[in-house]
Amino acid sequence: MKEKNPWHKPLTIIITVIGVIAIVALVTVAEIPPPVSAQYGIVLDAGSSHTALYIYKWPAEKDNNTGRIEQKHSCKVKGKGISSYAAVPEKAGMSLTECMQEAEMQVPAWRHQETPLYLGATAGMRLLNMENRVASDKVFEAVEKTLQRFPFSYQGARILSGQEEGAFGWVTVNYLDDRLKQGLQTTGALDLGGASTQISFVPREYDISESPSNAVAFRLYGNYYNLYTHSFLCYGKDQALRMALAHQTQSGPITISDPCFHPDYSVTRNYNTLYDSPCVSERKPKVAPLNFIHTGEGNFLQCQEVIKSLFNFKSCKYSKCSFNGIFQPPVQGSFGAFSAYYFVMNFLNLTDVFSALCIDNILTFKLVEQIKKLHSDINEKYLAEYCFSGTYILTLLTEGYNFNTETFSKIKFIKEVSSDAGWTLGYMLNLTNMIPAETKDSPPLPHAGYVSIVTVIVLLLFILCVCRCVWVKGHLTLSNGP
Ligand SMILES: O=P(O)(O)OP(=O)(O)OP(=O)(O)OC[C@H]1O[C@@H](n2cnc3c(O)ncnc32)[C@H](O)[C@@H]1O
Ligand SMILES: [Ca+2]
Repeated sequence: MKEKNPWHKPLTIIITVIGVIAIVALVTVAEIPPPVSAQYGIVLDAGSSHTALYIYKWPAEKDNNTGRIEQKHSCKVKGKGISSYAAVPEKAGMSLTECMQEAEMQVPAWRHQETPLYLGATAGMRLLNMENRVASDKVFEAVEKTLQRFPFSYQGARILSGQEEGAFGWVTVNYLDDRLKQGLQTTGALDLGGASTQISFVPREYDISESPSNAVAFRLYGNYYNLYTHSFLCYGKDQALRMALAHQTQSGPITISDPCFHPDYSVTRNYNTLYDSPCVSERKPKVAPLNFIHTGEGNFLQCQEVIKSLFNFKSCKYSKCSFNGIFQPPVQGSFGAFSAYYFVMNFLNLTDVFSALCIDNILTFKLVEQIKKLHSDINEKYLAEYCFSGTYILTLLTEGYNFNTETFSKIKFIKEVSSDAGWTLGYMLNLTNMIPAETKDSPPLPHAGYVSIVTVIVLLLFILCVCRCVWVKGHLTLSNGP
């Protein structure tokens, strides 16, 4: 008699049910995006006037080529830039603590150890390093000590060269605009800091051999870029003001009447403090009182004359120069102008239109007291200096870099393009090799493709199980046969 296998029916049912559940589950999962865990990077921008911390975030699973980086958080360090602590270096380190603690909270704890942390210092530390190497080293020691106390992957603190600062600012602006990956025409970058200013763009025709020190070659996403970049040390907004004041105090007067300041402006300034910078120290008057009174006059054209005297337009050994004998090809294409370019032009409402008449009207140098009442929320020092800064920016752009009415209209004054404009993002992209030189030919297997392959495998296994059951049944029938 044929013996019935008691396990046969339930087993088939169980395998069928599991198979169906597996297929349904996999098809459902295909609709839900996979869980994406994030990766983080931290960059501290130790500028001449202040330090800022930026936290960047990008999807960890995605390929470098496709993962988009966003600015997750920024923190403005209280107080001045690290170079201002030359006499008390330990305070430079301490000043960073609060923002670093904020970073600890912002980055998930389980990601701390693999989060790279960089500090880049710019023109303030460049000047301190020139003036007093020992003091500059001590500031870095103090800063390192603080940064190493935090659980991140500390990658070092260093001074960026002017060329790096300009080039990374250009990378940031073009990365944020998505111009690099798409191989679009690039945008130039104009950065006006407190102690230096940078201009970077891809010229129409560029003979690099004319001035190799101004050339930076990039290969990004399969495209070649020959970038022109230059950083003018001492031509940031604060050092330019120092130079303008030095120009007007050569004879060591007790009072100066400054055309770049409002008619009712009056501040006592100290000669030693004014000349305490390598940008002006050589010009310190031999005989001068301790202080001088800085008063205003409010005259746009005369102010422009004072500012023009800060540039040397005479000597140029190249085919074309901007100023101070520095090679510069003609400006070309659109530009993004950020940092103080934005702060000042935004305040003066000059971000959209440009005409000499307009500038003259806006910078009619009202009484500073009236302006303070109108803008009680804005730092008084900034308010008093906007007229100087506005005139300086327009002179630098038109006389210095040779922007004309047509090319000037292609300058966009920007604070941010999804993330803040500045060199920090470009710096991190470079150090983490986030922008590949080549575009990837074959994209990674998409999630849906992965699910389909697994589904096919599960189906095959299921069919195999069924076949095996049929075979077992046949075998049993045969062995129990007559
Ligand atoms: O690049 P370096 O030269 O090292 O300097 P920095 O990085 O410290 O310079 P910033 O771009 O932060 O600022 C540029 C200048 O703009 C000033 N500034 C900042 N906020 C401002 C505002 O709202 N209005 C006017 N000026 C401002 C600041 O004091 C500097 O003099
Ligand atoms: Ca800066």
